[in-house]
Amino acid sequence: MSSSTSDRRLSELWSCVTLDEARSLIDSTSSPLSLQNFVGGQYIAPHDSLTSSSQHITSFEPKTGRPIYTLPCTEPHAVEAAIKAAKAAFPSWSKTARAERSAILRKVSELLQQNREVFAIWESIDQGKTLDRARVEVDRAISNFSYFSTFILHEQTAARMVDGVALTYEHRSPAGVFALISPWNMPLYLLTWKIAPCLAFGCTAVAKPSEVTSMTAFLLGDIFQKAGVPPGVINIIFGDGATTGAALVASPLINGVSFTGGTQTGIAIRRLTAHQIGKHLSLELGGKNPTLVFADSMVPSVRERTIRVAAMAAFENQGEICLCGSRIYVEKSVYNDFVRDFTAYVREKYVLKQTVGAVASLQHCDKIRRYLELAAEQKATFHLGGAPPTLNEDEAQGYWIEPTILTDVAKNSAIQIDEIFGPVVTITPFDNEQEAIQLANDSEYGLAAILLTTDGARMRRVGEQLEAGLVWVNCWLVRELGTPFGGMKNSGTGREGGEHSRDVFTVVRTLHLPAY
Ligand SMILES: NC(=O)c1ccc[n+]([C@@H]2O[C@H](COP(=O)([O-])OP(=O)(O)OC[C@H]3O[C@@H](n4cnc5c(N)ncnc54)[C@H](O)[C@@H]3O)[C@@H](O)[C@H]2O)c1
Ligand SMILES: O=C/C=C/C=C(\O)C(=O)O
Repeated sequence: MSSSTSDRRLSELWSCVTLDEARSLIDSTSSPLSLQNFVGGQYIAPHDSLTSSSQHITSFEPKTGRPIYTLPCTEPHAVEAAIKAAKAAFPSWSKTARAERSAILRKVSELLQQNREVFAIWESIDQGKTLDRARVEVDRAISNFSYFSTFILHEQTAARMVDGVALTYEHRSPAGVFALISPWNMPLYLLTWKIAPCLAFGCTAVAKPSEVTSMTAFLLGDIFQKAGVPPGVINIIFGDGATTGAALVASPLINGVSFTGGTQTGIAIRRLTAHQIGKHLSLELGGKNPTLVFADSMVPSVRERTIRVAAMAAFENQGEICLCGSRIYVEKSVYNDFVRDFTAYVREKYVLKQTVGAVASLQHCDKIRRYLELAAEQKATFHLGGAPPTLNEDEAQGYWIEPTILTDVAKNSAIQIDEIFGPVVTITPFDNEQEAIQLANDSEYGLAAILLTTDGARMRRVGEQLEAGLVWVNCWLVRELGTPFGGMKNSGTGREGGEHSRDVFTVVRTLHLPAY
């Protein structure tokens, strides 16, 4: 039953149309906002046995460091109840006509569109990102639903005649109940990248956002209710990884896991599910992506674009995008020019114009600072930023890291090897194309790579040798939702997007009919 408390709280949240209004709401409420699980089509009151959680987690606003809400750390028995709700909804949803599923998901995308600004405001407050960045990500969440709602209408299966002996065809059916788990860097964008295809292909799900950024997932429950998604088709539960996430992925009732997050967590999920061979696993994991800057990309006609793309790939969303290019390699002949122009551009565009938000949590901020301290100890050169970074006087309680540009960092330094996942880049020179490829590939990760060159032959020659699931040439984060998205090496397994998402969320059987 949808409690009146959650109704009242939700209507207050929906009524905020500016950041200031949202902040005033947080300040004005006597009891802190407490998020509630959305199970079986309803928000579950905290005292309900379905979410009887002895533990609660407090979430903080990164820009101010102040608490904003609490969320239940859903315990295994309550996780199981949510999974059972998804399982009960599966037979009917999986048989629902595609046109009907499509119409419901289109309605979800329309409702997101109508509430675009409210989602952007809460995402910005909850995650630390700028409001502009949050708007871009809400737009993508809208596209996730509109894309998959139409994709399923155009699917076709080919039949083949084998030697005149048998007619064969692929028959696909929804794979079952999924665990959908997402990280804190692009909360709504990444959670809906999973929910939209999962529901479109006829599966049901229990989704768990990151405990660091759960707010927009809480609002999403209301959207699903209003769009007429049948109860139990999508359940949203809150909690941490060790208690809630682990119980969710390990449950034998779960037929598949679509996970985005860190590589160590991906390994843990593989271990937890190793004995369940048939469980579908799609793991989108970490990255330490290279940006290769060739001398030809620094000629006057394209220099501005080269600097802009390299900077955007480095500092967009505070560097908290798994696809960010944090290891920049520059051809020696233009190295000094690049460092100078890049630093000037980043100072102007990101520091002075304040287009970088705060990083997501105190814990993450401390992690980044430790890398900056290490850089100072190792005598790296700081072209921008410092160690430890200076705190902005006005926002002394927030989790602020100044965009940081480092050179003279050794190849075997942890700063060049580990995923820092913040606004920190290294710049390193290379001598020739072969060395550039070798440096780019010298990583346990293989998610993305950015290639900056005007030489058409090199685009393919180098691009096709990079060990990365996604290679962007003279651009970055350009996305077409049908293309395969995913990483090589320790950056993950499986691909999502268009028909690749269909492979994640469906099972296939090949039927052989005799050619009488
Ligand atoms: N490849 C991609 O598409 C992609 C996209 C965004 C972020 N990431 C990666 O995510 C990381 C940052 O996000 P994060 O710190 O939230 O990652 P994380 O791995 O700590 O957490 C991600 C999610 O997994 C849950 N979780 C943690 N332990 C779990 C367990 N044992 N079982 C099940 N669930 C568990 C968390 O609660 C959270 O919801 C970075 O490594 C980044 O590169 C990858
Ligand atoms: O931080 C990671 C970004 C992932 C992006 C996507 O999954 C996507 O664009 O579909």
